[in-house]
Amino acid sequence: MADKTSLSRLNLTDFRNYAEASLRLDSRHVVLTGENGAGKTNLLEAVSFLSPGRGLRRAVLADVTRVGAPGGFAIFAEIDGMEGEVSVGTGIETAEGETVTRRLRINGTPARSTEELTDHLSVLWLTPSMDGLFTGTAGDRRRFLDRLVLSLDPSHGRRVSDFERTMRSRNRLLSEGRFDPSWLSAIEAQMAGLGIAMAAARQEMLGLLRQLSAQNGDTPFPTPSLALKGFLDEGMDRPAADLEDDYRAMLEAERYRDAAAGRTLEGPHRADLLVRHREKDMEAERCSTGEQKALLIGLVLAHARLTADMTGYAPVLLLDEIAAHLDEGRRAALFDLIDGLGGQSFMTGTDRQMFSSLAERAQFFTVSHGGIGG
Ligand SMILES: Nc1ncnc2c1ncn2[C@@H]1O[C@H](COP(=O)(O)OP(=O)(O)OP(=O)(O)O)[C@@H](O)[C@H]1O
Repeated sequence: MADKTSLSRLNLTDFRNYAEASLRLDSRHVVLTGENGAGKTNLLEAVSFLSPGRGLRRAVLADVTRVGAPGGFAIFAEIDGMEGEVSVGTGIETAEGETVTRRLRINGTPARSTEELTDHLSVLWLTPSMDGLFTGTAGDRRRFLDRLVLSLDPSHGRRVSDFERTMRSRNRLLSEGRFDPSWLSAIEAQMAGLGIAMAAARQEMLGLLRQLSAQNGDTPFPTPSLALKGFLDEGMDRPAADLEDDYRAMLEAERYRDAAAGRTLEGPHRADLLVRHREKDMEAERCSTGEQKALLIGLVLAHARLTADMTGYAPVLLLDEIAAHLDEGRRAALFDLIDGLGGQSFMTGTDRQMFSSLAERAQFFTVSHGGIGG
């Protein structure tokens, strides 16, 4: 079984509805219960800031600071991580409304990039806002997939943002009618390198998930079949250099069409993640609400297992209201599955009773309006 990473302390200052809060933890699962609006999801969001990016709400950082607080917000955590015990401090220092970047200190030393967090901890989440993933936009599904890739390949985030920045400069040149061939060629070559690397990393992740689900034993959740569509659908198994040549030629050939459209019409930014319910042989978007939720849980847990297998460390899982619509038997099976992953999971709900089958495997806290009790 994979080793465990866990949080032993979480302190919040001016974070969402918490002025000051402190949580001391052992390495078991953490169950947070309380009424609607108490601050349960906010606590999960705080933990999600122990990974690169903008957290599980993809928040504008200034909005995270408690309304009425004089400065920014701060999160401090003590972690038993992949490289042993480590303390992490992160937050912003400026007041609401200003352009801010997230500060990060690891063991008191400023970190160069939030990517350094992935040396210590992997944090994955599933929240109710992801429930519409299969019926929502291709952009949401791409971001979901990119997040899966990122947890095993921290450079993927940089790759995606560099591609998007380069594409924007091509779009600008084309929309201004500046068809300077050497300038455009240089930009398109860069886009081709980054774009093919992005597509390959996504394909690799899907390949790994497919392999894992082929060996999947007994699980109460349906198996998702996964495929990418919308960019170089054929022949992704060819050498990267050939694919880059193809994409570069495609961009060059489509300059006038893209100029007229005002955007780049071909690329990894147009790909979509297609998910099917394998047992029913049905597209995920045509499955029932409950089936879609079960598919999503199955997918996120499969990814958690993959992360544990590949890194040797079980990720920290943030599962917001995951048990809400499950009957007692399915809930108990889900908790066994989560526990079997070997990591520390944070789970929320309105009713402590829902989590009773976790018993001694979890520590329980009650959250109420910016306060946390035992
Ligand atoms: N920047 C902020 N400053 C102060 N309060 C905030 C801020 N951002 C969000 N809140 C408040 O935090 C409260 C708690 O939100 P949270 O989403 O954590 O609740 P919850 O316990 O998960 O509730 P539910 O069970 O309804 O999902 C909300 O009332 C929200 O208005």
